[in-house]
Formats: sequence, structure tokens, C-alpha cells
Amino acid sequence: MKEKNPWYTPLTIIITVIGVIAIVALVTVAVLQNRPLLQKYKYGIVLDAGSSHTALYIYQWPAEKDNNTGRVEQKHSCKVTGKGISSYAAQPEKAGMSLTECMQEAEMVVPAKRHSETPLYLGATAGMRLLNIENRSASDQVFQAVEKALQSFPFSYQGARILSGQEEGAFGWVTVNYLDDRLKQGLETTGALDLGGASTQISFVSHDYDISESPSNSMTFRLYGNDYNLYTHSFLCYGKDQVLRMALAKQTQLGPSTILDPCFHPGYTTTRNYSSLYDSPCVSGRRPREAPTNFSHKGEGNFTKCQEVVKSLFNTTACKYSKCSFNGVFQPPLQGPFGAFSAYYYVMNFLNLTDTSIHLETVKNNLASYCATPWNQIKQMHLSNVKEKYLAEYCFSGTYILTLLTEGYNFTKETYSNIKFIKKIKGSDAGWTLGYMLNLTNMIPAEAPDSPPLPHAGYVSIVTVIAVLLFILLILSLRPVWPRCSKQPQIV
Ligand SMILES: Nc1ccn([C@@H]2O[C@H](COP(=O)(O)OP(=O)(O)O)[C@@H](O)[C@H]2O)c(=O)n1
Ligand SMILES: [Ca+2]
Repeated sequence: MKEKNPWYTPLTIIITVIGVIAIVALVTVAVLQNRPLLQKYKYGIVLDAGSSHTALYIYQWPAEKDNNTGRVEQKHSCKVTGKGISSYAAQPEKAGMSLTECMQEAEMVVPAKRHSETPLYLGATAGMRLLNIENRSASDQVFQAVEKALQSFPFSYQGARILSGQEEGAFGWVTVNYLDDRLKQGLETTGALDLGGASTQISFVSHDYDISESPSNSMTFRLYGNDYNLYTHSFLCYGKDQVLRMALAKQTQLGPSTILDPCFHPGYTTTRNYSSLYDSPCVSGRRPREAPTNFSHKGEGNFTKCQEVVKSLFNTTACKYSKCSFNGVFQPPLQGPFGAFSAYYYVMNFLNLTDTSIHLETVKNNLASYCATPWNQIKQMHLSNVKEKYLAEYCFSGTYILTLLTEGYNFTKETYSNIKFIKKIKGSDAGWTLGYMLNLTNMIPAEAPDSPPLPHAGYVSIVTVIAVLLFILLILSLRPVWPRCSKQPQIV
């Protein structure tokens, strides 16, 4: 008689079928549940309300990783037409209205279903700091108008405020080092140099120095499990537009109706208005008595003399600390590489001077010959692509940048090459906005995130193998009779 195969009982067949279905279901759930959500992003919007203009930045990051490992990147930027919000002091509603176009662009860029969860921040810098000093109620009204405008959009509005100089400097440093992947990996950090129109910031980590010498210049962070003692300072009125005012004001004190300015090209001549020159807390103390309404501003094109004028705006004598930059401000010795962005980049890029491996003397000589170039020639070469107002000021701005770096911050001909003039890092603009958003959304954890114990594929494989093993075990334990064998089988 043919022996009946004991495996072919109805019970084992049913169990096998159920088991196979269960395993398939288990693996499918494991795969679906943990599948990386491709192309799903979250968004954040930051408005940088600078002294000269406002810019909107949209950031995005993978939706499932917002808290630790996800990389935040700039998705879009929009430059608001017109001047900075502080210029609307006399008609605040227009400050709000000026933002409309860029905000509408943001509505298009951020997918509609993410609008309501997308945080929206506005941070104002030195232009509003100055307006706040000069006219508190005008600054409040500008913020009210801006707030009203921003709240009319479908995003999650998180407020508009003036950043302190320390915040502006520190968040710029966070941005640069985050984008360079230096924080997560605990690498040596890069210092940040930011030049605006109304203020300028320097921030760097100095290891072997006691930053507590000047507590107002120090910020401590714990990021990804590493501690940082950051030195940071913001010089109000030392952005390039306010420094130009100070330089002009200094020179008008000598002869009130005409200035022969070494920082402008030979042949340059324009009529300027005294009231608008002195319309800033940075210069209001210098207003000459009995000044005429206008003065004539003529260019001389002399780099060396221009440097003397700029140097005279730095007080390098008074210092109550072990070491100072200028104006009695503490600064530890410079350390490590530096990234110089915003107006540092715009100016040096226009002047073709972004290569810092070139000897500092050569850089100065090149700038000197640019400054000495007659204004007509400069206009012929560049007026087609650069606004006249900007074009006229590059000699001054270049001279200011070199003087600030060397006489102000004490970069030498040896350390000058540690500076890199940058605009973007991996597609995102260098500036304080990204660092500000990362901080406010808690996207940089204090401790290093635990890396997942297994990659996704490994997890799915292990679940599958274990399920199959359990299933085999179940079948074996339920087998009716073990054929031609009296001993228990051994499972290997
Ligand atoms: N393409 C550009 C854009 C801005 N800039 C200058 O960069 C500076 C930006 O300063 P900002 O508006 O951020 O002012 P702060 O509030 O940072 O002091 C201004 O002096 C602008 O004139 C430039 O030189 N070229
Ligand atoms: Ca700025």
C-alpha cells in the first residue's frame, strides 16, 4: 500500500496558505510603512528685511526628517522691489504692500496643501535698528503694517521683529557651517563676515581665548553634541551705505560747499543734499552749523587718500580689553577660515577681486588703478548692466572692505587668504536667514541624533527572514507524523 504523504493533510495545507498570506502581508506592511516618502517636503519662509532691500527665502526639507538628519535647502528666493521697509517710515502701509508680489510668488512655490503648516518669519536688521533709535513710533507703525500684510497670506505667520546684532552675526555663522556640513560632523568651523548697508558682523570660534572677557560678544551653543563658544560682534553704522555717509560727513566738515572726494572717480560730479546726508543717527552728531542746502560732490580717484579717510572712521586707540578690533570693541585673535558674504561678495565680485590667493598688495594696486579710472570710462564700460548709483560707489566700497578687514579686524597679508568671498553654498544663499529658521524651528538638535540601527532594506530583510523562520517552525511543530523516522527532527 502506498504510504500517504503526511504533509498533505487539509490542516497543513490551510496553515501553509494562511502562513504564506500572512508573510506576504507582513512584508508588504513593513515595506509600505517605512518606505522613504519620496518628493515630500516641508517648507519654511523667512523675509530678510535689510536696510537697503527686503528678500524672501523659501526653504524646504524632506517631510519625514524635519527634526534631525534632514538637510534644509533653499528652494526659492525673491527680491522685493523698492527699498528696505525702514524707508517707508513716512508711509507705513506701503511697507506692507511692498511685500505682496514676493508673497504671491511664495503662494505659488509652496504647494497649496502645505500652506497652513508653513512657518513664515520676518526679521529686520540694521535699517530698522536705526529707525527704532531715531523714531520709535514710526518703527512700530512699519511693523504693524508689515504684520497686517503678512497675516493676510495663508501661511503660519510667526511674527516680525528686529534681530539683535548678536543674533544677526550668530545666525549667519550657523548658516555657513550648517550648509558646509561642519556642525553635524563636528569639524573645525568657518568664521562669518557679513557686510550690509547699515551694519556689519564678524563671528568666529576662537579656541584658546577666554570669550568671557566680553560676555556681550559671546554666544554659546550646543549643536549635534558639540559645544561652541562663538565670538560675534555687529558694528552698527559700519554697513557700507552708512559708512559712506560718515565718510562724506567727515569731509563736509572741512569745506561745506564742495567736497573733492578721493573715494570717487576723477570726473565724477553730483549735487547732494545736506538734509538727506544727515538723515541718519550714524551721522546726525556731525552736522555742520549753518550748512547750505546742497553741496557739490566731486571725485578725485585716489585710493591711498581714500584709505586715509576710511581709516579715520575707525578708532583704534581706545581698548580696555586684552585686544580690540576698533572703537574699543573686544576681539580675540582671528582663527581659521572665513566666509565673507552679502555686500562683501557683491563688491569684490564686481571688482574682480574675489581671488584671495592674490597678494594683498596686488589687490590694493588693482583697486587703486580702478579708483583712478575716469568716471566717463567707467560708465562706458559698465553702465549698460549696473545702476549708476551702485557703479559710482564701488571704489569707495572696495576701499572700505579692504580697510575694514585689515585695519578694523586685523587680517594681515598672511591671513587675508583665509577669507573666501562667497554668495552661495550648495545652492543656498549665505546670510542669517537660514540659521534663524533652523533655530526657531528647533531643527538643529543639541545632541547628535541617533542614527537608525538598520537601514530600511536591512530592516525589511530581517522581518522577512524572521517571518519565514517562524512559519517553518510552526509547520514543523504541527506536522502529523514524521515519516520513517522515530527521532525528532533537528532544526538547524
Ligand atoms: N546686488 C547687490 C545687492 C545688494 N548690495 C548691497 O548689499 C548691502 C545689503 O545690505 P542690507 O540691505 O542687507 O542691509 P543690513 O540691514 O544688513 O545692514 C547694501 O549695501 C546693498 O547696497 C549690493 O551691493 N549689490
Ligand atoms: Ca543684511
